[in-house]
This record gives sequence, C-alpha cells and structure tokens, in this order.
Amino acid sequence: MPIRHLTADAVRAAEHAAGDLLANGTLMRRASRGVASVVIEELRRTGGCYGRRVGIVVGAGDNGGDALYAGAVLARRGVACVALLLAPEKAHAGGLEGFRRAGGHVVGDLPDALDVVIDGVVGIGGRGPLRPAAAAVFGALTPPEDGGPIIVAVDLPSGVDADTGEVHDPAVRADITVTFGVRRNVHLLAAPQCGRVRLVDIGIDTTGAAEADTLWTLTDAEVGRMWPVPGPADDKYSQGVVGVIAGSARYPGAAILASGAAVAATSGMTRFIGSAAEEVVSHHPEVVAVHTHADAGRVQAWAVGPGMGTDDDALALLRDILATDLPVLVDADGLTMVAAHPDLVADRAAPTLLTPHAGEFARLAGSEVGPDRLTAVRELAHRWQVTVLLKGRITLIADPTGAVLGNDAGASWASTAGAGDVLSGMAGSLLAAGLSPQLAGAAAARAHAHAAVLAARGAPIGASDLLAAVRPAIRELRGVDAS
Ligand SMILES: NC(=O)C1=CN([C@@H]2O[C@H](COP(=O)(O)OP(=O)(O)OC[C@H]3O[C@@H](n4cnc5c(N)ncnc54)[C@H](O)[C@@H]3O)[C@@H](O)[C@H]2O)[C@@H](O)CC1
Ligand SMILES: [K+]
Repeated sequence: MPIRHLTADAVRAAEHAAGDLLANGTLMRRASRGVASVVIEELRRTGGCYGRRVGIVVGAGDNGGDALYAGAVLARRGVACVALLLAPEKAHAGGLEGFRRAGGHVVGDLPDALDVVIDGVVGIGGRGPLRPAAAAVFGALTPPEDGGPIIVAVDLPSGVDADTGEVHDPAVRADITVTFGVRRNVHLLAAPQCGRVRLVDIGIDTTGAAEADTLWTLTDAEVGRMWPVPGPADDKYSQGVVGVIAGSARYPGAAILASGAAVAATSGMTRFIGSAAEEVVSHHPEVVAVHTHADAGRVQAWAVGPGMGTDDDALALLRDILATDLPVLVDADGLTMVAAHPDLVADRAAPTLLTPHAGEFARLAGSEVGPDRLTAVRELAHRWQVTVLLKGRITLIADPTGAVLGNDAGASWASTAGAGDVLSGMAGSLLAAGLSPQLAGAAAARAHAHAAVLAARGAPIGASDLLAAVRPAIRELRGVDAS
C-alpha cells in the first residue's frame, strides 16, 4: 500500500470520527504518549533519561496540549522538564495541570544546556510564520551539530504549512517530527524541514479520505516490485521498445545520457532518432539509432525533448511524435515547444507525460509554480488533461484525475546538469514497458533519486555518475543482493 498523506481538514475529519467513539481526551493522551516515547528513545540513545533536560515550547492550541502531556510523562520518568508558555492564558489547561502535577516547571526563558526542545507551538491549526516570541526562542538555540538540543516537533514544525508544505520565514526546523494516525502533506512536501518523521498510531481510520485530500508516496518495495524485468517468454520486443529523441550533433550529451538511461532502466530495446545518432551508438552500441522518424521502426513509447532544440525541424518532429497514438514523455526543449503550441497535446487520447522543472512549469502554466506546488501541479494536469511530473527535491506527479504521487529524493545530489535527461530516458523506458505515465514517472523519480545517493556517497556527482548508478539503484529497490 502506498504511503498516504492527508490535508489538515481530512485529518480533522478522521479525528472527529474517532473522537465520537472514544472518551474525551483519548486521542490526545495517545498522541502525547507517542511524543514522549520518541523523546525517551532519543534520550536513551544518547545516555539515558534520568536527569536529562527537556524544554517545551507551548502555543495556544491542542498542539501545545500534546507537548505538555508529553512533558508530564517525561517528568515522571525523571527527566527535568521545563515549559515556556507563549500564550499563558490560552495554554491547554488539562495539559498544564498534568505537567505541573508530574513535577514540570513553567519558566519565563528556556535555560541553556537542554538535551531536547519540544516544539508544541502550533500543529495543523497553525497559520503563517512563527510569531516573534516563538521565533526568538528557536532562534536562540544552538544547532545540534554544535552541541545544542535536538528539536522534536509535535505533529509538524511550527511555521510550516500543513497542507502546502510552504516553509514560512521564520519556521522551526525539526530533527524529528512525531505525527499521529496518518502523515500530513507537510511531511512529504517539506520533508527536509521535518527531519525524521515518526508516525504514532492513535486509532483513527483515514481510509475514507477523498482523493483530493490525499497525496501518495510509493515505498521502495513497491517500486521494486513494479519495475519491469524480462520474464521467461519475453524477447527484446515484447518488453516494450522505447524511442528516445534528444540532443543534437553539436550537443550530443543529452542524447547520450537519455538513451543510456533508457538502456539501463529496462531490458528489451532502445531506439534513437536524432543528428547525434553516431555519438549515441559509440557510447551505447545496443541502441538502434537513426536520423529520421521515417527510418525509426516501431516503438511502444517515446521520450522526446532533452537538448533537441526548438527550431522548425524539431517542432515538426515533435508534432509527428505527438500525433501518434503512443504514450509520449515530453521534456526540456520539447516542453518549450509545447508551451508555445498547446495544440500539440490538446487532442491527444494516448497517455502523455510532461516532465517540467519549475521554469518549464511556469512556461506551461503561464504563472510561477508558487509556494503551493501540490495545487499547481494538480491544476496543470487537470487543465491540460495530461500527467505532469514537477521536478525538484520533492517530485510531484499528478494525473488528469487529480491523483498525485510524490517522491522525496532524500538529498539534492541529483541537482546537476544532465540529470533531467537521465530521468527522461528512465521514465520513457517504463512507459514503453506499459506502466501508466504516473507510475512510470514516480518509479523513475524514486530510482533516479536512489541512484544519485548511491553515486554521490557524500561527494558531488555529474550526470554520467548518476547514469552509472541507475542499475545498482534498481537492484537495491528490487531487493536483489548482487554480491
Ligand atoms: N483534534 C484531535 O483529535 C487531535 C489533535 N491533536 C493535536 O492538536 C493539534 C491541532 O490543535 P488545534 O486545532 O488546537 O491547533 P494548533 O494547536 O495547531 O494551533 C491553533 C492555535 O494556534 C494559534 N496560531 C495559529 N497560527 C499561529 C502562529 N503562526 N503562531 C502562533 N500561534 C498561532 C491559533 O490562534 C490557535 O489558538 C494537532 O496538530 C495535534 O498536535 C492530537 O492531540 C491528536 C488528536
Ligand atoms: K509543532
């Protein structure tokens, strides 16, 4: 089952439904115990609980209530807990009473030398950036790498939008985020701001949430299982032949990278059309490369655009390709032409996958992506009735029905020239193998991100290194031990 992320409204609806069945305060009790056990785990990992120091920053809502109840659990374990109330008159009354009764102290300033700071400023009820008092508290903390406390956010890092993941300024940057029942959009869309996300079961049922409130992520195992590999009855044609159209004789790099990635991503056959045909074959002899569409032979899907130029010949070729009834992935220069000639995709009945980065997205949509990337990608896919893969550290893939899959690359090593060409070739291969544009895009994005991490191992990489790591990445996703 893919991992589900929900909007704040959908989370509230599920909580209310469960709350009706449970005694008052049950959900908060479970949530706060979850926060406390994550903090205890962290303290144990770094030397034990007794005598350790935890500071709790408490806002005006139930998020602060969770934090105070968690503080009560910690205080009973011998942790020295202090709480800073940002809005003392609005602090959660039951939580504050429990905290005090357990031996916690309310302070006017957080002391130095804390081991953990719990962010209970706001959760899904938060709006906008941290307000000045909270900003001053978090701004004064020494970062963990310099010996300061680790920050554990309750539900989400305050100052980050629950639904869009917009990181307002200022906002909390958490090392660990503890959330309840189901992940929220923010945990994917602002993953770097959340740190490690820990999900605590509080007994709510979120399976009834509407697709419009849901954002999905594939697990590694799911990507591994869906990756096409040859079966006993397969031959080079039956697995899907991909056609790559990229690069030029003058700039062969995109052609070599995209076709190499297509070869690496699946077995079977890769065809190529372009003026860099000879260069492509000299790098990847298995590619069947020609100069014109008329000579190309049959394929099951096309990946078209990287470095192909935008002149009249390129436009004519793109028009021919998009006039076929085959699945087509359009990237880079191809997107520039599609933005200028939306009619190229307007009447397509066959699957179409557009793979813009933010700049190309703005050209297609007519406006910047903006802070709400999720809504932006969903709207473009709906308006154009195509699948749109918006690239970035968090890649989002929306299909025309509004379903969105996301992938957190986990690191930014793939932000290097030519990495997009590699993604095009990979996703094109998966389209040719019969995956839907959305699954092809999501699986390729996951394997691409994994390849970048494997290739980098802590040092910068170029796209050739990324390409070389595509096979090892697929192997790992498939759970194959190659040793
Ligand atoms: N509803 C439920 O059944 C459960 C809720 N839980 C907790 O409750 C939280 C939601 O609680 P609330 O709805 O009370 O909302 P929050 O506690 O997230 O925040 C709302 C309060 O913060 C103020 N506020 C909004 N933006 C602010 C900002 N930028 N700076 C400072 N203050 C700001 C609002 O005026 C309001 O008083 C969840 O995130 C979760 O932590 C959990 O206990 C699990 C169960
Ligand atoms: K919080």
